[in-house]
Amino acid sequence: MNKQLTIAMPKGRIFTEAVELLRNAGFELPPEFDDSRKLIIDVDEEDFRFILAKPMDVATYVEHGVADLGIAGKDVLLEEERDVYELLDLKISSCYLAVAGLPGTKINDVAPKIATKYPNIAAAYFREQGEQVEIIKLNGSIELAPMIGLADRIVDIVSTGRTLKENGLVEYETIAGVTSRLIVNPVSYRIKDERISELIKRLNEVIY
Ligand SMILES: Nc1ncnc2c1ncn2[C@@H]1O[C@H](COP(=O)(O)OP(=O)(O)OP(=O)(O)O)[C@@H](O)[C@H]1O
Ligand SMILES: O=P(O)(O)OC[C@H]1O[C@H](OP(=O)(O)OP(=O)(O)O)[C@H](O)[C@@H]1O
Repeated sequence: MNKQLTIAMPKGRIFTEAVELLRNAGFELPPEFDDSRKLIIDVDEEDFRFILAKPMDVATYVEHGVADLGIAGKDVLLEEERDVYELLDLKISSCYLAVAGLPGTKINDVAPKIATKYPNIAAAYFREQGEQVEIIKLNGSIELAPMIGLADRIVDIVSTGRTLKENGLVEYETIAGVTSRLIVNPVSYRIKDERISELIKRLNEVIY
């Protein structure tokens, strides 16, 4: 039986930290990981195949079983609710989800508008607060929305707080902390359990 492990890696922000973590855990990842446009990288010595995906898509590859494992931000997992198991908090790429807006403004009483890249998280959050809102889905530069009158509030990631500050916005509420997680396809978890347990063990030794 083929016991190669396919791991979906998020391109972008998380990638460098994830590669560093795997190397710290003793996995020999070649220089291609530092500078390449390849989307599939095989590491034969470790019997790993890495696929490089958009962060929002990682859990999709894992749910469909074309990747056994993946590394995904908790924000993506909350938003997408894919049928995958979360195995480990890797404690990398730490940030949080928050509600923000222009300072000193009250949220509109009637169907306030919330701009976000995370429509499901935002809808669930305001539902729990008992507030009826209109969600406006954007794909980036979310902070623009309250500045130009598209929305009353935004739901977005905050890391250093610099983007909010430089655009004159303030944070109103924190929704959830976010770090990257190791996720697994439920079937892979059963049939490749030995290799996956070994990976978890080695990662656990270098997570802090
Ligand atoms: N300051 C931050 N802004 C956004 N995401 C962050 C930040 N810090 C850590 N993260 C984590 O990184 C992930 C996003 O990574 P990245 O910004 O590379 O992708 P993306 O914004 O989804 O991609 P793109 O902008 O190309 O659509 C998030 O899912 C989150 O878990
Ligand atoms: O608190 P900070 O350290 O400033 O980080 C938060 C910002 O970073 C992200 O945007 P990104 O850079 O991914 O650009 P985007 O607007 O295109 O999503 C996020 O959406 C915030 O705008």
